[in-house]
Amino acid sequence: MTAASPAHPDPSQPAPAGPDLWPAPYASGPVDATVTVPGSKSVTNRALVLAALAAEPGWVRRPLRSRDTLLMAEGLRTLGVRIEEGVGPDGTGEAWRVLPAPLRGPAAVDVGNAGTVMRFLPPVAALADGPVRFDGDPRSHERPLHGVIDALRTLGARIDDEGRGALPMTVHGAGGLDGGVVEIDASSSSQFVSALLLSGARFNQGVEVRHVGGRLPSMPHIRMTVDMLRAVGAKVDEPEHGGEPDVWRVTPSALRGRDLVIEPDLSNAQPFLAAALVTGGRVTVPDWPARTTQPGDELRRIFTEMGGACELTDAGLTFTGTGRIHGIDVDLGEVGELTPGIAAVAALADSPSTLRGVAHLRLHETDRLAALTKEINGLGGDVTETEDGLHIRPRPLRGGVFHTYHDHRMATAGAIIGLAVPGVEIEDVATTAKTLPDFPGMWTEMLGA
Ligand SMILES: O=C(O)C1=C[C@@H](OP(=O)(O)O)[C@@H](O)[C@H](O)C1
Ligand SMILES: C=C(OP(=O)(O)O)C(=O)O
Repeated sequence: MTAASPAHPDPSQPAPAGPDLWPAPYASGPVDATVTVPGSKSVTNRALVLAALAAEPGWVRRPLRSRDTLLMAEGLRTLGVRIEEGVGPDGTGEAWRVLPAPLRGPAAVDVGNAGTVMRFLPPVAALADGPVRFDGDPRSHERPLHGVIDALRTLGARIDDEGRGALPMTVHGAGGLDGGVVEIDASSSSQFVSALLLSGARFNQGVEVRHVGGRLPSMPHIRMTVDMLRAVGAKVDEPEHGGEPDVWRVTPSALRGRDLVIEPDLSNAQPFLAAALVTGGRVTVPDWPARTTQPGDELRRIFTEMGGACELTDAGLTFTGTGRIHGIDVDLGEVGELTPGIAAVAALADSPSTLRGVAHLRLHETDRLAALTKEINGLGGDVTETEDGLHIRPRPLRGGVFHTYHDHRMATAGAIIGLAVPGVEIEDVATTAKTLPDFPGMWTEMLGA
């Protein structure tokens, strides 16, 4: 946390400017770069949980090492799991060796502001043999957790949250969990479903999760959970392969220890692809997977519609901008985490955009709809919040401070705008370390500075 940042990020309040300002580089010409993007946060944190719950040791290769994944690794270590630094089984590439062990309490887990840690670890803690205390950044107290807390209680866990339905809380692990059928409303976060499925094979009766409620966001992330569970040997029934709509079932079983290779984080590739679009340049991201459940893969379609062109070859994904950016009318409910970067590009387009289906972003790292509206308008833009998204009418922007509210994707959104608008300063750019260890360095290198 920096002196410039309020303890409770609230974009509805004026954010004081402070000394921690990063001058976002202005692009004097088209970028032409190859950018190697570190591993996916979502895949790394699922791989860690599944490896920790396995019946035998496993490997997580090319893991992302950022705040969210280091918090996940540390949380699992606190519960007794050994995670060692090492090279992979083939002798190349950095890897984590994960040695599962009986899960133990008492323990204390710091979730930071990581949705994956605050949602995926409480079901693991229910399997520990003692109390596990969960706490994190001030914002973690405001992010929804009721789906996980209520579900775990239904499945047999004892949780002390002093009636908050949120952090901080203590999960009183009893060495195992009955499991069974549970109904949850996961319309505020798909991570509720993923959390219960990831640990479900270790519950005595497995788990059947039934979503009841409004639209479930971020379906690709649930597919990612199902795919990765299957990769470690779990049996999963799900709606997309003949199952009942909104119902997922994981059969109780031992999980295998695998050699899991982490794909690049395609959502973190977003600002770099956006740089090609905004500057009329070209960016190649190596190792772009031919098939993936990551929502960032949708950028190929979305940024193409906004004016670029892309080609997937052995070298990776090459995205080329034309110098012209078009507005877009798009439902981002499945790929909500791409919204800040798309909003930034849309603010520089030649026609208005409507981004829909993302009301749940109000409960992300910060209220992203309010934050984007306030900060883009602070640079002279014309953004209005709708019930479930943003309406963006491009206007000539001017330089100024772009506040980030402890949100990595606000910082990268500001950097995108800074490519085209001289004098943009990003407050607390270090917040990008949540999912990218060195965003400013990568950005500067891309620009050849
Ligand atoms: O399961 C995951 O890894 C994620 C699911 C999504 O969460 P929500 O469904 O809460 O939006 C996404 O926004 C988040 O960045 C990562
Ligand atoms: C919503 C996000 O993160 P989290 O995993 O903390 O929910 C995100 O990375 O955009």
